[in-house]
Amino acid sequence: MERVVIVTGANSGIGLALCERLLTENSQIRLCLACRNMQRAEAARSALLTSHTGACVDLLHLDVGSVRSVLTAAKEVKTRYRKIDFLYLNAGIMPNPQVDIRAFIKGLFSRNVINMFATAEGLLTQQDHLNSDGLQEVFATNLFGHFLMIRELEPLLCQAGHTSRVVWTSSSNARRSAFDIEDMQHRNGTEPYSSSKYASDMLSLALNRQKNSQGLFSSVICPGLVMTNLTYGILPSFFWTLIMPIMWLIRIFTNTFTLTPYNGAEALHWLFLQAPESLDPRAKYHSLTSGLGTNYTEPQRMDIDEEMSEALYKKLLKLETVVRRKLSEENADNKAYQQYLNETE
Ligand SMILES: NC(=O)C1=CN([C@@H]2O[C@H](COP(=O)(O)OP(=O)(O)OC[C@H]3O[C@@H](n4cnc5c(N)ncnc54)[C@H](OP(=O)(O)O)[C@@H]3O)[C@@H](O)[C@H]2O)C=CC1
Ligand SMILES: CC(C)=CCC[C@@H](C)[C@H]1CC[C@H]2C3=C(CC[C@]12C)[C@@]1(C)CCC(=O)C[C@@H]1CC3
Repeated sequence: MERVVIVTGANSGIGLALCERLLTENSQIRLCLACRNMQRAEAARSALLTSHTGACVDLLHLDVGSVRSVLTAAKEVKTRYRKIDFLYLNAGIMPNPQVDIRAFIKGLFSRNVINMFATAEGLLTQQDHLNSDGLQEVFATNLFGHFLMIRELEPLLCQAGHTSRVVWTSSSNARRSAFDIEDMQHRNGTEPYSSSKYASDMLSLALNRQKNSQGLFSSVICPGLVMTNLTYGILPSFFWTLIMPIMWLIRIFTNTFTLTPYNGAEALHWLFLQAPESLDPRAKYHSLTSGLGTNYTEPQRMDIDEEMSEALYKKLLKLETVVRRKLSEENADNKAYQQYLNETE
């Protein structure tokens, strides 16, 4: 039977590589590329269809950082499909990244050097801002928009006699110390990316606790360090090309330098092949590439506590209520205004 697979942020990088791999290695898939830029989405679809003639590839407009767009997209999904087998929550941003060069040089001569290359701990900060919904943009894109999408699609994801999967593209940069439950949007810090990824790890655990009994299973992956638009925003692409031989060398010591989107998508594809009951809800599944270039997936236990993950889930539900109320007030205002215009004409 045909499996419905939705991938957010599917027009480039790891998301596009996952689509390519899914179509190459599995038949009977209906792929839906959920993207904010339809021109780029169309280009990705054409590229996929060139190498997989006859494949079923749909497009869906989704700006996961916008509440209105998420609700409209979810409505569209509900009219198109009767069930969802896989929802890959892959879209993500890291705006205005800054590398702390001093910390990098210091780290090079410390015992922590391998961990620094694997997780970027202490190296990266970002500048975030409020979006038009009044939410912090990184939180809204990397976490809340995806949460809202799951909530809206629950009728398709939680069906009797059917298992559905959601898979979060998290990061080795997810760190407990960057997250504060009293400031879940990370309004006051300089590591919104790390905070949002840690929040996705916790949310995945909470989703498993809340929804496994209804047939919904959630997993978290880390793609490793991959050369994509996201990393080209940290350092320019010519610089990455220049240091590529050093990166291959580093790969001998840390298998987290997956480097290509194909390698980075390893754990995402591996999860597609696993039975959900065999997976550990507290594990992050890492895409890894050995010094000789072999890809494999390995689980690592996440540093999360149940209580905080439950508190986060509750806070997200509360925020959802607030956001929905605000939206319906705006809609009512627009309607009243429209009526006023019609009457005065
Ligand atoms: N590259 C790396 O080393 C690592 C990446 N990751 C994670 O992997 C995921 C994929 O990133 P990667 O492939 O590297 O980078 P890319 O920038 O290539 O891909 C990100 C994708 O997300 C999309 N996107 C961003 N914002 C939105 C939005 N508001 N609505 C819909 N789509 C959106 C982008 O679309 P558009 O083209 O329109 O910008 C793009 O398709 C991210 O979640 C990232 O955090 C995790 C660890 C390491
Ligand atoms: C010689 C060399 C490789 C220099 C690059 C130094 C840093 C710019 C990188 C070292 C570790 C990298 C890293 C990321 C970005 C680039 C580094 C900081 C990520 C934060 C990218 C996005 C993620 O989600 C996780 C990555 C961890 C490692």
